[in-house]
Amino acid sequence: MRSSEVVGLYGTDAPADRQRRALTSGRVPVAVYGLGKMGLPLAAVYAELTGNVTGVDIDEQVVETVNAGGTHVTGEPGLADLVSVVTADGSLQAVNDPSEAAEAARLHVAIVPTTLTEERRPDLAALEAVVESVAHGLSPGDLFVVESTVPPGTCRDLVEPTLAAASGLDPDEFGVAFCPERTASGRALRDIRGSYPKVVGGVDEESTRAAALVYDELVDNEVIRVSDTTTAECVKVFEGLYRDVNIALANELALVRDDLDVDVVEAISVANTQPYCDIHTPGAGVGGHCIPYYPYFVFDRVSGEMPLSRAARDVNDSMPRFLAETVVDGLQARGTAIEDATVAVLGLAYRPGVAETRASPAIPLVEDLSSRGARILVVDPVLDGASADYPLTPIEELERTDLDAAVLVTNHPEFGDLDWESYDSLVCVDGRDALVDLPDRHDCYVVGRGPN
Ligand SMILES: NC(=O)C1=CN([C@@H]2O[C@H](COP(=O)(O)OP(=O)(O)OC[C@H]3O[C@@H](n4cnc5c(N)ncnc54)[C@H](O)[C@@H]3O)[C@@H](O)[C@H]2O)C=CC1
Ligand SMILES: CC(=O)N[C@@H]1[C@@H](OP(=O)(O)OP(=O)(O)OC[C@H]2O[C@@H](n3ccc(=O)[nH]c3=O)[C@H](O)[C@@H]2O)O[C@H](C(=O)O)[C@@H](O)[C@@H]1O
Repeated sequence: MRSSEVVGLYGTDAPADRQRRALTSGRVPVAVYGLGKMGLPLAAVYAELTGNVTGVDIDEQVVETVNAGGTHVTGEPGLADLVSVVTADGSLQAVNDPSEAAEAARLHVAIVPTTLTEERRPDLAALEAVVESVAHGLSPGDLFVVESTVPPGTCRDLVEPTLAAASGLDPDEFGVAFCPERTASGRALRDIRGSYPKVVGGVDEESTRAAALVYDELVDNEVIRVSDTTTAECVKVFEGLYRDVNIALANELALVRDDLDVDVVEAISVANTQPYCDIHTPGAGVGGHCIPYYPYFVFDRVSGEMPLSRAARDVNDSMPRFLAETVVDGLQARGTAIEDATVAVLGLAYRPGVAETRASPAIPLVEDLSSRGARILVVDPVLDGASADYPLTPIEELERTDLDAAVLVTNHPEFGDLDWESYDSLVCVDGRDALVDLPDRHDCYVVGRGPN
């Protein structure tokens, strides 16, 4: 496309309908940085809308797979077909090198990982690398959108100043907006297309306007404009904090289940029958690189202690230890020492069907049981050897193994086919209230429900 036909949205005085037509006819070239669980679906939806998207990923295998019309992201209904269509018709191409894409694009969308360091400080290295690359290709009129979840103040204090300094442009020559990705693995396309209102906040009015125009076209739901990027950043991390604290309340109630001698899960579900109560589900712990990470994005930006949110993190992080202690107690009750036991840990990924192990509660559980001397078999049907933190035992091998105990951490559907009849007598700890119809000879403890 001749560069003269290419337009930027930020600061243009073209009528809004002409801007929309430019976007949907491909005259606002888009670059999406990060083609992972969220980035690839997002790039595909942008490609479907604009016909002119370059996806950038540092992983050569990802780029090769996408350009061959394939997808490395599994468990996403509709994604494989969509990627195949948009790569075949040229709407989406993938590259490793960000510089060319940054030069050509007028709309830059960053959706690279934002994680934590070992010291649980925000790790924005991937985003910083993208900002540096884009800066060298930034043109007046460009719009830089951050979809990665970031600590409040990141767009204002890091993204905009770095873009200005490295590009030599004045901040009022380009736009920066934060438009959080309110999407969950397993329903990414549906969520990206508009399961929920899209939140948009810019570093200035014009950035908010331009970003709102883009997402008005991209999503089938309301676009909510907020005061600025920091407000939009807070919306996203507040959602995560809310979830983490409410899961912690459910877990705290599960931890006192034996004293109360009630089915806590039953009491929670009935308590939730009136609209002012939304206690979440107790479980094996909180994993993924979202919910357990976002509180630290906020802790890092405030001087206050935030005791409630920190305590919630501690409660959720205590669940793997509770599971381990329940296994030890169950084995002890039948005269088996943990150091003589073989224990299967079912589910290493943090969520069913999602090939992601970051912050998975299975990891501290495996470490805890191993430190007590147990022999551990880790079973996870969605992970391959390369993506797992431990050697994996295939499900079919499990039934031929002389097990003493099994702990369900993540309820992959494949575990529904496990033949519990094939084991003599097990200690079972069900971290997801998912194991049903186990033979009575097994001693089963369900988190929140107690022994059955
Ligand atoms: N996974 C989820 O459920 C959700 C994630 N998010 C946010 O989206 C962001 C991305 O998350 P995921 O897609 O799950 O991550 P992911 O780990 O699945 O994928 C990240 C991709 O970015 C690539 N990458 C890393 N550094 C790069 C760089 N400098 N330039 C280009 N590509 C680079 C990686 O190779 C990988 O393919 C994170 O900030 C996360 O907080 C937001 C909502 C939901
Ligand atoms: C409100 C909501 O559903 N947020 C989603 C969430 O996605 P995520 O993949 O992190 O899954 P999740 O359902 O929050 O689960 C996170 C972890 O918490 C555990 N979990 C979840 C809910 C619950 O009641 N109890 C519980 O123990 C899960 O087992 C998992 O280990 O976090 C994403 C994010 O914020 O990045 C967000 O975009 C997604 O929409």
